[in-house]
Amino acid sequence: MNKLPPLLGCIADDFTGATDLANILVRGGMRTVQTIGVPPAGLAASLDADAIVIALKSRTAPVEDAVAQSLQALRWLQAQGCTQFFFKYCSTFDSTAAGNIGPVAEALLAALACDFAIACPAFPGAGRTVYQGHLFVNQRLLNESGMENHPLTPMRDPDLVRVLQSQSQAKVGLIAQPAVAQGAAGVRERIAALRAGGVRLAIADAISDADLVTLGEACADALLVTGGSGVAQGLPANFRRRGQLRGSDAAQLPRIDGPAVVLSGSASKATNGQVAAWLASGRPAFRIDPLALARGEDVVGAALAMAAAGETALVYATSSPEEVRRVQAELGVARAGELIEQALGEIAARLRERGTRRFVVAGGETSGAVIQALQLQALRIGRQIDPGVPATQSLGDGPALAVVLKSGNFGSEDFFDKALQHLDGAGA
Ligand SMILES: Nc1ncnc2c1ncn2[C@@H]1O[C@H](COP(=O)(O)OP(=O)(O)O)[C@@H](O)[C@H]1O
Ligand SMILES: O=C(O)[C@@H](O)C(=O)COP(=O)(O)O
Repeated sequence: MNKLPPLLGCIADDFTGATDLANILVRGGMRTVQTIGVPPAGLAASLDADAIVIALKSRTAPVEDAVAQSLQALRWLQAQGCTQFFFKYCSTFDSTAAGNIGPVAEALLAALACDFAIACPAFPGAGRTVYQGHLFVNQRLLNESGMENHPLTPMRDPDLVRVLQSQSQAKVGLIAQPAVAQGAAGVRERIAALRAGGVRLAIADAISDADLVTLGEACADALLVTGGSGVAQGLPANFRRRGQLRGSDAAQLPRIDGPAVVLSGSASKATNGQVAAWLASGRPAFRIDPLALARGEDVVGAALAMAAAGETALVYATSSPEEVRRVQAELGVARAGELIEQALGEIAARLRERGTRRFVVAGGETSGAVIQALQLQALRIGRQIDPGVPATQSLGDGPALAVVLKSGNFGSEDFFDKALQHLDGAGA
């Protein structure tokens, strides 16, 4: 079959968030490729997909950088022929006080000569719902969910209309639940009224997947949609209704054989549980000691000796919050993170040289560091392993790798084993 231009062009503000979005699109039947930054010219021709997700690292970048990166991504996606665009941010609306959600959304609207976009981070499957413009994480308001203590993007106001307005020049409004409950026509009517009143961005309520599907349907003709991965659930059906999807199994990936490794640099609660489960099973594991790294000891060499020994090993820096605080107090937050990320990246690159072909990685920043160390340019997205986490396969130069990128708080307790078994399965 001849290669057709992609339909949906997505810009994600971090790596694991991009994978989460891509997973939703694949589940909706869109063949999806995630690129690591804006792809180099040579790669574009080989990307055959219904949706392309460009993974940026712009969530906490200075506003001007985030806007410039996002506009560059938009121009590239436009050049590929995409007809609709999606700006993906976190389901907990993670943003610095100055931005970047408002400024990037406004810059994309301006570049598309478009005057309106919805903003909906809801992802009920992961416990994130929006009601009367207020974001809940499980049963708690955003500002009482733990997100108020996030080291980089503390979220201290659950009223997203107010949060987005504080970051935006444009007028921000609300598409509240009663309009969403009336279906796509009700939402479109509300959007028309908001536009007539000069509103350019509107937080949309959604407390169920059905609400997200309604919003997706209402946005069938919108040039720009913004939100978490959840709201993308409603988009593939629009392309299917128009007969634009080719119907083959979007999640099909060839199986990749070869040694595997699990690398964990996430210190989130879910990852701590997953590491504990692996250790309890008595499987090989090597703990990265950040203080030993800071002393210049050959931690990487010792980790490689274990990870390349045969049986699949876990290499982890994951620790309890108290231990992380102790290390950060000694080394500083940034230096501790950099030392660990650099070590895990180097371990990944050296293991690949020794034949490792399957990588399971835990942590958003950690995934960024590992993908960059492996110099991967793009990933084709396969089947979901757990909500928000699909199997992927590297595209581009060098031997293909099977890669799983897990956001810190995603995945069941036995996730590492589950991911490895998934990669073992035929057509993972
Ligand atoms: N034991 C530790 N001490 C200090 N920092 C740590 C430790 N373990 C992990 N980190 C750092 O914490 C950060 C975790 O971020 P990330 O990889 O994005 O995970 P998550 O997705 O859970 O937020 C990384 O920069 C990592 O290097
Ligand atoms: O929307 C979400 O929750 C995720 O896709 C996401 O962006 C998570 O970010 P990290 O926790 O930094 O991986």
